[in-house]
Amino acid sequence: MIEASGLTKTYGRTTAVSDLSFTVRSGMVTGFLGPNGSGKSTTMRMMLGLDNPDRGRALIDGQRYIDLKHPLRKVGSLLDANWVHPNRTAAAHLRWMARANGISRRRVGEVLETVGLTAVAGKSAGKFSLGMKQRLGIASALLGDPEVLLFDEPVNGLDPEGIHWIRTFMKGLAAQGRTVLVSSHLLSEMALTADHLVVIGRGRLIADASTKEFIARSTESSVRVRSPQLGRLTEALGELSVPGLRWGPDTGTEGEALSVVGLNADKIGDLAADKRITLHELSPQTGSLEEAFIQLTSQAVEYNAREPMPMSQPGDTRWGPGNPPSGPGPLPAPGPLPAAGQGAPTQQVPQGQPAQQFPHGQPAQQFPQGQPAQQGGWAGGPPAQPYGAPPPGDSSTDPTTQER
Ligand SMILES: Nc1ncnc2c1ncn2[C@@H]1O[C@H](COP(=O)(O)OP(=O)(O)OP(=O)(O)O)[C@@H](O)[C@H]1O
Repeated sequence: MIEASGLTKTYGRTTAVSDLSFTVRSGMVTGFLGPNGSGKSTTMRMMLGLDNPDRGRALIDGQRYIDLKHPLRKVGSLLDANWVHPNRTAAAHLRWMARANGISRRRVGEVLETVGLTAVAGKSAGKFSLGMKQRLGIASALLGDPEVLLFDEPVNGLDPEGIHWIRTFMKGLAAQGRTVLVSSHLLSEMALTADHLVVIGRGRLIADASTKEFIARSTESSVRVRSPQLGRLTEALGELSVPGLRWGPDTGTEGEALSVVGLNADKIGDLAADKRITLHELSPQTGSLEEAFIQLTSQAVEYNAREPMPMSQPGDTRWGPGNPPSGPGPLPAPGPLPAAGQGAPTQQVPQGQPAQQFPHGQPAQQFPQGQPAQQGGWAGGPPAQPYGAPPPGDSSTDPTTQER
């Protein structure tokens, strides 16, 4: 379990993390989400003792990282897959880490096997693709067979197969009872991977909830209805006096369909049966994590642009009568549905970004190679100093020493 309480970190005039408290539980994957620059990496670095909080603390099973006797056996991390010496082979890199942390050499073969790198164990990591480097970083994180795992953007830049592999892998780790915290910009991916979400914006906590709850709480569910008699259906809907009932064209469907909010599928079906209206589809729709995320973090996105105004306006009579400008009326489209009682959404989205992916303005490598180890952190966990390194002069602790 990881417990962050009141974590605060400023860099000069920038408050990267502000009074942040949350708990990461074992046995599940917790997604760590936030717009660019919201403080995810800073938080993870503080958890790993790579940055000191100005205030507050992060405890791993009740202890600060720097107080852990065998940190790599308790916590494994992947902060940047590129933190591996390019001239070292995968096996040599892992052997070096194992030795520096008092872990048996036998474990190197095991973790290489686990991540599927046995066949390329003797190849220089510098020749690895990004996906292979991510696997090597994960192997490093697993070296000490830790209960707690932290992954910062592990799927960034991976192809669909690599993404699928990491998703399955993380779920597997959580199923073994481990604590898994993973940050990502790929919201659709997080919706599939994470059981629980911690969402931050401008360094502050925005949400700490199960993924299901987060989506349900932040988006509105609707019902998609297809019918050859939509005009009659909207007339029938217009005759109801149900608070919050709204409808409009369903833009996500080919052909004519209606999106209804404020009346569940059963009731719509009953209404249609009552009026002898034929239905071809009646399907409840829930919001996406992306919608929920935008809804909640729009104020916290530093770089954003307004979306074009919604197309559909009150008074839209595309579906015939039953759509008066006031009272029950059409839904705005496209885009997330507004909260009940609100008008058209003026939600903000980051400029020029693909829908499901938030911008990753931060350079891939936040700490240039060559930075002192205790400030940067190598892939998979801290290097020799100050985490129980072998005696000085031992060439196996020197990352620049090539070993094949
Ligand atoms: N070493 C540092 N020196 C100065 N400012 C920093 C440093 N590290 C982070 N920051 C600033 O702190 C804020 C939070 O950065 P951080 O990298 O933690 O955010 P993030 O959520 O991980 O962002 P991204 O998703 O883009 O990686 C940003 O404004 C960033 O510029």
